[in-house]
Amino acid sequence: MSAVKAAGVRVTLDRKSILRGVDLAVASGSWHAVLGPNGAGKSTLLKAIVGILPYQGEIQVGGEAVAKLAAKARARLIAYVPQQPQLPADMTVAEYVLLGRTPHLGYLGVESRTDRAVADGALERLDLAGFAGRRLGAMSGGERQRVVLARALAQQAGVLLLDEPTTALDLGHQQQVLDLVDELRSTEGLTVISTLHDLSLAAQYADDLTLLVDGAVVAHGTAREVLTEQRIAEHYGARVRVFDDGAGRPVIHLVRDRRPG
Ligand SMILES: Nc1ncnc2c1ncn2[C@@H]1O[C@H](COP(=O)(O)OP(=O)(O)OP(=O)(O)O)[C@@H](O)[C@H]1O
Repeated sequence: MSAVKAAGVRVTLDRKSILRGVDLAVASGSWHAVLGPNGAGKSTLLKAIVGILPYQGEIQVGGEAVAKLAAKARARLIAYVPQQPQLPADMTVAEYVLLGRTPHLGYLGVESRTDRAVADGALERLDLAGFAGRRLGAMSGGERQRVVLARALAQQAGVLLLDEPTTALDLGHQQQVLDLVDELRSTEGLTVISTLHDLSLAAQYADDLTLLVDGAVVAHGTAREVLTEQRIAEHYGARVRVFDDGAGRPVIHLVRDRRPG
């Protein structure tokens, strides 16, 4: 079953056509990477799926049309980590992560012991327990990125949308965050859709990939099918070599221009 399904999705911003009829089918419990050069429309697609941008066409999450869901119901289904989250500098890490529980709160809006335990668990899973009382304004870029992910995990939604989740992270934390998401995918059936500029990382973690160029899908399939030297040269204008990692997944290397002069 598809946890997320998009058909003929069109988004127009400022009278410019940004998404031009995008189709996407993401199987429940799978990891889907949305790739493409700068400005291709990747973030726009995630924003349409999470319901914060108006679109034409169909988007269903868990069999429900997102456009028809109230914000709270939507937030119980989909958690979203934006590329550049705006964080209130004066809020503590613990307070911010607890906000992930908002869609689960009852009429009075008071967090229960369970809500606090879930938020604490998310902090721990992202190595942030020691930062609980720290103000967000005093965190490094990578720490803030992990805090935003912790808030999304605290939301306990079945679908997780990640817009460039590793940009500010060092190598160890990139691996830690992606491994954690992958573990949640396999143990708790989480469905993941992420944009990733690092094509080798996308190839390592994603089951399926969609290559978006100028608001339209130009390829989709497994990493081996999508990430060919020719296609990367054509759509990214990049000289690359594609190797096999020994386990059937491509590794993409940029190749320096060695022409004299
Ligand atoms: N509010 C807006 N009004 C007009 N154009 C917009 C608006 N928001 C985004 N765009 C344009 O839509 C296009 C797609 O933007 P989007 O952020 O979805 O691309 P992206 O593939 O995520 O890019 P990147 O890899 O650089 O993050 C870009 O050309 C961008 O300039």
